Amino acid sequence: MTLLVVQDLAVSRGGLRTVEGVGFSLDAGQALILRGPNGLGKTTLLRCIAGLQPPAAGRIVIEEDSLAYAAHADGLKSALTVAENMDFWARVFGGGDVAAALAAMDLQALAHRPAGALSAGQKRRLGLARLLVARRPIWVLDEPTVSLDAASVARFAGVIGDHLAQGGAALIATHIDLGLPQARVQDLTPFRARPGTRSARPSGFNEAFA
Ligand SMILES: Nc1ncnc2c1ncn2[C@@H]1O[C@H](COP(=O)(O)OP(=O)(O)OP(=O)(O)O)[C@@H](O)[C@H]1O
Repeated sequence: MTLLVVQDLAVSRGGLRTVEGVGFSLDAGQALILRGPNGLGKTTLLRCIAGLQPPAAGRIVIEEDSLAYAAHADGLKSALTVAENMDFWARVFGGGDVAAALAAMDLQALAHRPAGALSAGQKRRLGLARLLVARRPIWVLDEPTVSLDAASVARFAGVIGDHLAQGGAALIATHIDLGLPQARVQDLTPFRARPGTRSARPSGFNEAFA
């Protein structure tokens, strides 16, 4: 079953096109890793697919409420504990298994610690654990392993593998080798927009959700 189709997509940031002509599809069970140099437009592309900004051109075909987006920022509520953060997200997204998610990301021992008192890697693990309660088939992940140690990277690769095995899909921008042998890799460098191509949209429009 195809979960996501991207056709001839162009995206803009700050009024300038970053990449254009991008196309791919993701079926259940598949992962696609996007690569490319700093500043190419990977984050911008993921934000667009996640619905945070409109495409400059092209089409994204996706079922409503089928995507969970883990951005650069963890977006945690620092005064709430780890468990409270997870309960909150489980309620917002319709109630996945919080205890199982905490165990999957090795967070049980930290369940009662305020999120604001976690280390950078622990915060990242908590941010990623939310994917497991979101019950959304498509995971869109922007540099998900930043701050993670090697053991946590391997653990998270296992979590993604389980998600794929259960019929999910993952679209991941990363500079490192995640250890997901089943993933396809697409280098976005050939899709860099021609220099100076301006967006047809009013200047600043695409920063509404920055
Ligand atoms: N708020 C902004 N206003 C204007 N331009 C921006 C803004 N944010 C990012 N850009 C520019 O948009 C371009 C694409 O940025 P983007 O974050 O999508 O790149 P990236 O491929 O994800 O890079 P990295 O690998 O460094 O994370 C860059 O040239 C960047 O400088």
